Amino acid sequence: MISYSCSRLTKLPPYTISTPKLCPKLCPKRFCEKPFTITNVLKIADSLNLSSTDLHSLFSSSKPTILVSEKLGDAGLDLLRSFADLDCSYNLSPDDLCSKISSCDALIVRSGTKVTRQVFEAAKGRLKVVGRAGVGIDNVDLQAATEFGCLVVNAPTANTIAAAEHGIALLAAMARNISQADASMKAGKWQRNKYVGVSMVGKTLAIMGFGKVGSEVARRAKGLGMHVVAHDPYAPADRARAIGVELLSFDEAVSTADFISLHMPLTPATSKVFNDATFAKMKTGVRIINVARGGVIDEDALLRALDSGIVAQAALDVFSEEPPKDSKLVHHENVTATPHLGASTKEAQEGVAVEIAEAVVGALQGELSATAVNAPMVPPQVLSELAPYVALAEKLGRLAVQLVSGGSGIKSVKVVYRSGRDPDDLDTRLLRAMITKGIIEPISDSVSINLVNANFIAKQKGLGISEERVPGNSSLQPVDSIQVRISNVVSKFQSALSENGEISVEGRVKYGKPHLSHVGSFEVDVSLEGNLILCRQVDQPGMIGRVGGILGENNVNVSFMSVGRTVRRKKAIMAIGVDEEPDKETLNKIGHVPAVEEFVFLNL
Ligand SMILES: NC(=O)c1ccc[n+]([C@@H]2O[C@H](COP(=O)([O-])OP(=O)(O)OC[C@H]3O[C@@H](n4cnc5c(N)ncnc54)[C@H](O)[C@@H]3O)[C@@H](O)[C@H]2O)c1
Ligand SMILES: O=C(O)[C@H](O)COP(=O)(O)O
Repeated sequence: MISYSCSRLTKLPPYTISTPKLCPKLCPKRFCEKPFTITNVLKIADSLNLSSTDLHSLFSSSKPTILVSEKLGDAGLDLLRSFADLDCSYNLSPDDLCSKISSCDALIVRSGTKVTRQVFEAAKGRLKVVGRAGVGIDNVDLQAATEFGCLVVNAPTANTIAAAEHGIALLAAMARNISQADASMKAGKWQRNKYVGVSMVGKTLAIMGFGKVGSEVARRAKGLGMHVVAHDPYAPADRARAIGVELLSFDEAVSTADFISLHMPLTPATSKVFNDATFAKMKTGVRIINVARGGVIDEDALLRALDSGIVAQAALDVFSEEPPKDSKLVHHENVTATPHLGASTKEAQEGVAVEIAEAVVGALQGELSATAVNAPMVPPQVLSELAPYVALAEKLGRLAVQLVSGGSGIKSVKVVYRSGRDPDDLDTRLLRAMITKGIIEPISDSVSINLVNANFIAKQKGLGISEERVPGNSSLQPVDSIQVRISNVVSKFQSALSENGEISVEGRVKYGKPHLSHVGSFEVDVSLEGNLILCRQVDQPGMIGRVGGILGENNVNVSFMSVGRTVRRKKAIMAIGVDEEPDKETLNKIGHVPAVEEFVFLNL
């Protein structure tokens, strides 16, 4: 089985072809004599302008494989099935998951599957996307995903209301002892005095984590007549004000509340943030609701606080270990417990399934995701405008690195964007990632580099990339030009060095295509397609003809040619775009033309 990917057809799903099929559309005369290989299928597809859909239908037996490891709504499964081979295997052991994963392009999980580093290692580079059908991504090792270049996407909106409603349901059930009273009646008892509750109206509710769910709980609690305060270091004050919620410090919030509802994510900073010290700050008789993550509470400390009466009651949907084993908390008479049901409504599960299916399919088709957790999120309209600049960025990186003489080691790269746009209107993360990809890929044998892992791999390789913006002329296009400079290296093509000794290449987008505009201090104008020969010579008549002639005699088709010079009749640079890679002998012949001082062949 051979996996292939294609940089130009970015929408190409990661097919795996066992036997390449021959197709009349893919067999024009000039390729007939060549064996039909994985490499030339892409060249042929490119040259025939075949779309990813054409290729998809040619290799339709090689659909991507998506493993769904937990129950997902039918609408989402149907959507996935129309695009991929689906493997719905629930309740896999960690070992089973690891042994299946190397034949999967995507994995979709809920909160019950631990996607550990071992899973990414076992995937052997095939796993492209992990989709979390829900919000919390604390069960996915994001660092490992990023290192392995695997995109993680989630479905952050479809279960918000369900979780908020569950929080309110627990709050009310706890305040009125609903589950205890129900159990007592089912045991044949009638205990009216035992289950006297507390009222909610007029009580202070502290929302800890004022995000999507927290805000919706706040709205509903206000409807119940509660006084709502919140703590969230990152929440905008105007959103809180609009709902009539006062933002407080952590200590103020926990010390003034009668009810505390938790809605923050589980992160290293929030792990066990409700501990003995925190409970000691609370009002005696406080009531706690947790629909966020079990790990934000030190569960032993909560048990102590319940036993001592600091905490009168707790309503818990989530636990540090799920399902909890032998939990004293679950059995405590003042605890109302549900088995992680916050997102479990029919409506939410259908919504989440569709949201994650669309995100995963989009990611497998090479689209940038609006719900990416470990990569820049790029809205579609921004992406379509940036597309040619993304291609330019990658080609300039690829070009610059090939000008470095082997062994000199690259430590420092500077990228200069000339742009007439307001700094806030130009997000360069995507361009920077693509330059990084262009620089590292030709010199790296590690995992393929993408938007997810570009920064990580650059850091790992000790490559520092700095960016600078200089004012441009027009705000109509995002970038007038991009310059890539590599310092403290030896170049195999001296003319690529700028006055201060850096390798410097600059390009721009012209007619929607990436073009090279400067090499060192020489101005050129050549489309960045196929391969490139850079040649420095004494500026004199007949050079284009001579070099072009050598290439023609050796059946190398010239696609573009441009000459740039600094001083007339002194030195000039010829940039020659060629469709095919000239053989060694042809290149030697160019080197032996008397006026040619140096030349280099570059693969784009
Ligand atoms: N029980 C369930 O089934 C269920 C369902 C949905 C969501 N959740 C969980 O609820 C939580 C919130 O989900 P959401 O969709 O509202 O996410 P969100 O990202 O919209 O909101 C989280 C909020 O927490 C805030 N926050 C981060 N660190 C904080 C800290 N140290 N102190 C206080 N606030 C902090 C963030 O600023 C953000 O506003 C997540 O943990 C999620 O996994 C559980
Ligand atoms: O973070 C979430 O979205 C919720 O905890 C839901 O988790 P679930 O998908 O396992 O129900």
